[in-house]
Amino acid sequence: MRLHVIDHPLVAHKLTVLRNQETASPTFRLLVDELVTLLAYEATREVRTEPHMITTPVTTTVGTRIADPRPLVVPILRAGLGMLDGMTRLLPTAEVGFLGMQRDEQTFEAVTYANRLPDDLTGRQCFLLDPMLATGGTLIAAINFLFDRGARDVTAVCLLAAPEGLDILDKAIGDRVDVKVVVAAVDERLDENGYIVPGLGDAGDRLYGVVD
Ligand SMILES: O=P(O)(O)OC[C@H]1O[C@H](OP(=O)(O)OP(=O)(O)O)[C@H](O)[C@@H]1O
Ligand SMILES: O=c1cc[nH]c(=O)[nH]1
Ligand SMILES: [Mg+2]
Repeated sequence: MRLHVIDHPLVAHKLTVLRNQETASPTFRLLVDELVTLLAYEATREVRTEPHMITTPVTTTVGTRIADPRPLVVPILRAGLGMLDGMTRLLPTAEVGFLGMQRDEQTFEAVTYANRLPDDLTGRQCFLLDPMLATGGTLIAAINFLFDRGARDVTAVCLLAAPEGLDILDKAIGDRVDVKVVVAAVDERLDENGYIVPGLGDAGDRLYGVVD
């Protein structure tokens, strides 16, 4: 696994506002959207391209375009949905699939309750979106889901990660899949409830409100 922590003053500033418990859902959603755009710049650095001939008003020249098969962007519902618009704004030709996953708050096991993805992901570059990488269970299950469909190149775009989750992810994935994790910050630790410390709380609740 390759880890990229985005070290940038704008990212640090926006993340601090995001962490603040006083920040309400409308601002929280806006900040998540802005942060994804900044992370996506790094996350897409290795997106596959091909030469593309065009004619400018002056001459013909060989430029660059994103190659086929198109990248696949997969938000992990619910919280990952808050990152989708920012990602597709930068990667408008990407295809979008969906994974619905919820962590059991007692066992920390990730339960998959929905999926809408192409059956065959052979040769596809996949971008998983989820703001929180806590115990790592959700991301490992999501990567295994893509792996079972043939994907071998996965970039996870997250806002916060816990060191414990990154360690477990690294061991669980091994070198079966080329996994790159792009995060805005790696926090201190997990608490006894599996929450990231200092973190930002429950990302889904802060984006969309508390659901029983
Ligand atoms: O690394 P883990 O320990 O697996 O935890 C991280 C997961 O928990 C949160 O989702 P949650 O289960 O709260 O679902 P939600 O997005 O619907 O709120 C978060 O968005 C991740 O998907
Ligand atoms: O801190 C955490 C851990 C898991 N899920 C969240 O939304 N936040
Ligand atoms: Mg949640």
